[in-house]
Amino acid sequence: MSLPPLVEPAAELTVDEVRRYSRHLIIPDVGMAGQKRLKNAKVLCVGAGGLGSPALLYLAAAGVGTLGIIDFDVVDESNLQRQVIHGQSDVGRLKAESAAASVKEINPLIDVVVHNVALSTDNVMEIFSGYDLIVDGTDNFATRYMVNDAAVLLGKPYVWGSIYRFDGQASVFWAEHGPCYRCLYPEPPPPGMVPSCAEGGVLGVLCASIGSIQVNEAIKLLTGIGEPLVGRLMIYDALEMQYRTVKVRKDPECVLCGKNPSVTQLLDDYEAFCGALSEDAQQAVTDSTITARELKDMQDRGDDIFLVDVREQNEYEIVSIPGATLIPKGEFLNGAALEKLPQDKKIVLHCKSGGRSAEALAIVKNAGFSDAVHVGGGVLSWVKTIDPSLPSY
Ligand SMILES: Nc1ncnc2c1ncn2[C@@H]1O[C@H](COP(=O)(O)OP(=O)(O)OP(=O)(O)O)[C@@H](O)[C@H]1O
Ligand SMILES: [Zn+2]
Repeated sequence: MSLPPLVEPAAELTVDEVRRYSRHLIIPDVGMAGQKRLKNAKVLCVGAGGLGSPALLYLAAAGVGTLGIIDFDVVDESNLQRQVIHGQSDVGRLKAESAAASVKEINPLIDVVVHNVALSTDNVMEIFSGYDLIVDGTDNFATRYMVNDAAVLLGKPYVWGSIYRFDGQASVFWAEHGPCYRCLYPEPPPPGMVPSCAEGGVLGVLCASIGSIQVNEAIKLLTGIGEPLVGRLMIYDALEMQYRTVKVRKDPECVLCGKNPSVTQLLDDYEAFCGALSEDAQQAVTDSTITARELKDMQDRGDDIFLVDVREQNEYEIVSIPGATLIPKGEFLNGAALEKLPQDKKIVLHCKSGGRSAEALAIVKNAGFSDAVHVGGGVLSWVKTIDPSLPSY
């Protein structure tokens, strides 16, 4: 199914533009008309991280006339293994600004719009309304459902990608011509069931494989060439080196884009929709959070504690807190961990930075270990405040 071009062509290309884009211009399918459409196009990339890095670099190089970049985060050293739009000297800098600088260096002929904010229900409709197409490079379900809902409500195509370890997926969701993200994934996964790249890792170059597919689809949609990935899910296995696509049908019962939609505006709270802890549960976790210093004091006093590291074996091997027993979070989710916990000791949980241990803590408390606590900031906080000679990751 080919689709008409998403944007009208710009009136003309300048002499500089003709020189710069000549290798596009001589492809018959792109040509002058296609390049003028790219010039007139406004594309927003959500997230300047793993997928956003290659996506932004190639969208800019291709001559997309207005490129929006939205990210609230700052560049961390552990980002540089894959977020190639940022360099060593950008560590600590706002990602959107760092990305904008790289993009302008690659192509000074385009307009770059920097949004140094978190995309939220307060701003998503207004921000999206200024763009023709959304490329999603984010890493969390709450943002994806929000991006999808806003894109459907505004009738804009949503170019989605997802990566984990050696596996990638991509698709184009566009309710007017095919399924939306909710047709494919009607419900978010239970909290904690799908590990993030921060938990499970990701091969850096996988970002380029999937991010460049997203750009490829964006260019096809903007210029109206080829078969867009609408109604198809592309699945990439980097270890087996296999690409395959499977059909995704529009769900007539979809709550958002189906025949009788029940979702007709943005949800109030996408975090809650994706199963973030309720306020009560969050308070319980906050009340049971200790610092790395408090843990060290407990150990020095010889308190009767059982320290559990809920990360994965390979993370444990990178750096660990002395005295910790490894029981990965998955074992808390499936219940196996509970048999390994002593009844007569105070349970202290930790992970990398406090997210996974908070999830495990809720399970442990529910199972009756009412005085269990977890270490806020996890092993990273231990490294920072107790033993800076240890590595961070
Ligand atoms: N709601 C949002 N608004 C703006 N930017 C977002 C939003 N949600 C996620 N992002 C950004 O999307 C990017 C996702 O990239 P990626 O998963 O590679 O990165 P990361 O969060 O830097 O990595 P890690 O979690 O491994 O430390 C991040 O830069 C993140 O700040
Ligand atoms: Zn749908």
